[in-house]
Amino acid sequence: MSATDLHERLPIASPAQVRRAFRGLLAADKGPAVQVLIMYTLAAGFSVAIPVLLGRVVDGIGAGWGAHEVNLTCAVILACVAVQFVLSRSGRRAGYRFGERAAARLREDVVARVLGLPLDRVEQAGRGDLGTRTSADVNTVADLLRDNGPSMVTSLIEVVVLYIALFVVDPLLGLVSLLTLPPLLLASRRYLRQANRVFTEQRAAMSEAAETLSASGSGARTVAALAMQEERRAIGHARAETLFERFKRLIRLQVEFFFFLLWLNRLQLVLVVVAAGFWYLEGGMSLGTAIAAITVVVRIANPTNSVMTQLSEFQQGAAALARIAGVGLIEPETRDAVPDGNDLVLDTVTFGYGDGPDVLHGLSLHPRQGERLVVVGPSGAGKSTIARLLAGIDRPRTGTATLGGVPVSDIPVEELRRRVVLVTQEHYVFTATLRENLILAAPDADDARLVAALRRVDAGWAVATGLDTMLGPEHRQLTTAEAQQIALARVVIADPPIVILDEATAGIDPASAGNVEVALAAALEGRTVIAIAHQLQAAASADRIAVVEDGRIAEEGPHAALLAAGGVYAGLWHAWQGD
Ligand SMILES: Nc1ncnc2c1ncn2[C@@H]1O[C@H](COP(=O)(O)OP(=O)(O)OP(=O)(O)O)[C@@H](O)[C@H]1O
Repeated sequence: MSATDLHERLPIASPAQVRRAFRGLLAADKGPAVQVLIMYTLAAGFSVAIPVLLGRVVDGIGAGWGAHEVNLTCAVILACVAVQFVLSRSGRRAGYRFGERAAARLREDVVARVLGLPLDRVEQAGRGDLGTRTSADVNTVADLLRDNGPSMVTSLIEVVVLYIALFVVDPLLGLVSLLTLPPLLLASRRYLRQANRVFTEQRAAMSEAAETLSASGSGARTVAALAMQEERRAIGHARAETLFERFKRLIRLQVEFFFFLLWLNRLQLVLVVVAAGFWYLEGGMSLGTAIAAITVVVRIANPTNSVMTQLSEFQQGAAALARIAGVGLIEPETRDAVPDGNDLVLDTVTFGYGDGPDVLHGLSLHPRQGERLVVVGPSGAGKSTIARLLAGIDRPRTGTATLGGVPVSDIPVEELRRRVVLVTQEHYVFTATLRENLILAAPDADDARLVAALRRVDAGWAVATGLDTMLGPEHRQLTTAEAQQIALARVVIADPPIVILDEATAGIDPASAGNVEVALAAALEGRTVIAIAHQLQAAASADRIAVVEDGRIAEEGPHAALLAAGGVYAGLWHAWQGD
């Protein structure tokens, strides 16, 4: 099964929802948007005045204007050029600032939305899809707001003003220029429709390719362990092929359309030149008017092309915005239950992933407060799933998972994390100082507390390197074991009454893992600790052991009692001891 098949795609907003989202982005900064529009319109007006005034100079000279009138009109033309330059520069700058602010709001909004998503939904979505939506898609919309949007508006205003000017200069030539409008509109409609579909498909292909890459990268060890390199390479290759095909389709479509557009521009110019020449020779039009009209038509081609180019960029932006707005379509979780105490109970729960079969079958587990409960069992028995239900990441299909008498997954996440912390093998180190990485767990913790926590998890190296050390890809890179110690130190700092460790020391080499386990056990003394363990050595010292088999609790009790019973646990223990 490919990585993408495992993931449930996030929704994509409908065109109406995209329009609403776009209006929302613009409306938040209405004043500056109107200001930018006014500046662009004025700039276009001054730019159109230039050919009209040139035509007047030509006619004026024919009619016997003196040097003074010619110089004066030329001075006005120069003034128009200067004003147009200043206006379009300020407009562009204001448009850029407007776009940056809107893009920043969009980024914050997306992050807030993603953080508000139900945790299981985020996991199901997969890193590729969410990653593309929160990075590449946001960047595309940001580009649209900052660059393409203002450019398109400028060009559109320019086109409209140029056509108005052409009609003012000579209505008949205006009508002639409109002869190429119907084929232009028809071709544009067809192109935009097809491009919209191709853009959406291309974006989906891009996120699938990203998903495959990120899944193969993050699961590299599993891939290598199962000798799945060839299979993953084949999947990656197929995704890349699809992406390449989509790109080719898009480029073919664009080449065809823009070639047709170029041809239409030339046709429009030829029609106007022929008509203007004919009327001039017939005496129905002055030379100045003909020159002004032709100059205006020559200038129409550029902004028209630009509008069309920007429109396709606009569509890319709309496709990206549809994916971003899609995140907002997922019902946010309403977590408002208030737990009364810290009693954590799984009561006859059944659970399965997605639409898959049950992996837990009517399982009950009640960690007593303050005890160290170790959960063991064969691979795939459901141990990690139990941890996820206890931590409120997933909800049971039937039965209940409660903390302090209320469903764990109904407790607000901040409140829940003050009471229950889950540490898995997946741990994230942020690109920030060691102090910032630790203080996430308790923002008011002082340095002494942070250092004490590091010592507790046997992370002498971290104390030696200092809290100001920058961590992250371009700074101090941590090994898996070191990153895991940071994750464990965060737990010590967060100081929650219940800690769930899902093979939390699995990435640390066995010799050091023992030390870390001992140190951690001491640090977590007095707390309820539910430890999921592959290593049975951790089980021997537990208050109680729960043995999970095929989604059920097969046995429960202290080490000695289970050994004496000679059941599943005794079998696992002897196998592990190598008896
Ligand atoms: N995200 C998931 N989507 C679909 N099925 C899953 C998912 N995670 C786990 N499973 C399935 O649920 C069952 C229980 O898995 P779980 O990870 O809880 O077992 P485990 O006892 O922790 O195994 P291990 O010791 O190998 O980690 C397995 O059959 C597994 O394939």
